[in-house]
Amino acid sequence: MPSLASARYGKDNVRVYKVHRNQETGVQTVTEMTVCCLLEGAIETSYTQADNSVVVATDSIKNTIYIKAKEHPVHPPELYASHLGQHFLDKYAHISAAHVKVVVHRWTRMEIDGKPHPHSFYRDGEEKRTVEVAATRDGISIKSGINGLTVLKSTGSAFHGFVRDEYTSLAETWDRILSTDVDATWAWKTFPTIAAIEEGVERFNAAWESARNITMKTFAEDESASVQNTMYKMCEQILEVVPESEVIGYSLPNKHYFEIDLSWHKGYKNTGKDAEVYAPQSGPNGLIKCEVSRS
Ligand SMILES: O=c1[nH]c(=O)c2[nH]c(=O)[nH]c2[nH]1
Repeated sequence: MPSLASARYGKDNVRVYKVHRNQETGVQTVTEMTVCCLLEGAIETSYTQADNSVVVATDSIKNTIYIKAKEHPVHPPELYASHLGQHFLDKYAHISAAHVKVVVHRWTRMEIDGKPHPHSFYRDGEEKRTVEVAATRDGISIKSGINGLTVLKSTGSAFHGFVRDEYTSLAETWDRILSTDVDATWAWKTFPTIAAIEEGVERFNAAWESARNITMKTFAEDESASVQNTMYKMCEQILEVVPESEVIGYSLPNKHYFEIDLSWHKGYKNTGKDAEVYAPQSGPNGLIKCEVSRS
């Protein structure tokens, strides 16, 4: 006899833009985000018995995403996502969890003639600020993150001492290019209520800035022995400077740049210490992941 093992539903890819107009200064501030909101609860009969009386339509969920963006600040995204998730618990007794994911797209203020422009912005990269909220009747859990921050260092990275056997063709290296697309997350201790999130809400921006700075400074300055070791050093530091974080996670592709032997052409030296022209690889790539928590 089959039974519904798990179920959630809602609206995905809801694009939202909000502007704040400072009437005194004339300065406008914009936020653009993509939202996913999925509900869980006593909704089994909608799947098993065609009972739509338990279904809050995904169209209504989409409307709620817009309405909550009107009613509440959308920045920091942790606060907006929590208000949105909590709404479904407060409004519908049969809903037990709301899973909200917010991806914030970059609109960086233009500097024109050395001055910040009051209402013009540009996309300075595909890096995203991300938030995943699970609002339940036991509290609100939040995982914040950075995604798609592409970085490269042209030296200061080695990889040697790894397993060598009949499957190994990779040469050891003491100097290589290191490049990755940073996917970093930091999970907060569970917040009991929205009030606990609102109290000291600046913690979220401070943590994002710290995580971003630590990621880039460690990437740049570490004499990297491996992706594994460098990412662990990032995790350690974020745990230290964000006291309310519980688990730090990284998922880093190792985007390979291969040397090209050009000796066949006029005897050009282009390998080892003479390497200048490389072939960036689209794939396959290494993929290195870890999560680090407090012991
Ligand atoms: O930093 C690295 N870690 C690995 O596990 C690995 N494996 C590999 O082929 N190159 C690398 N580089």
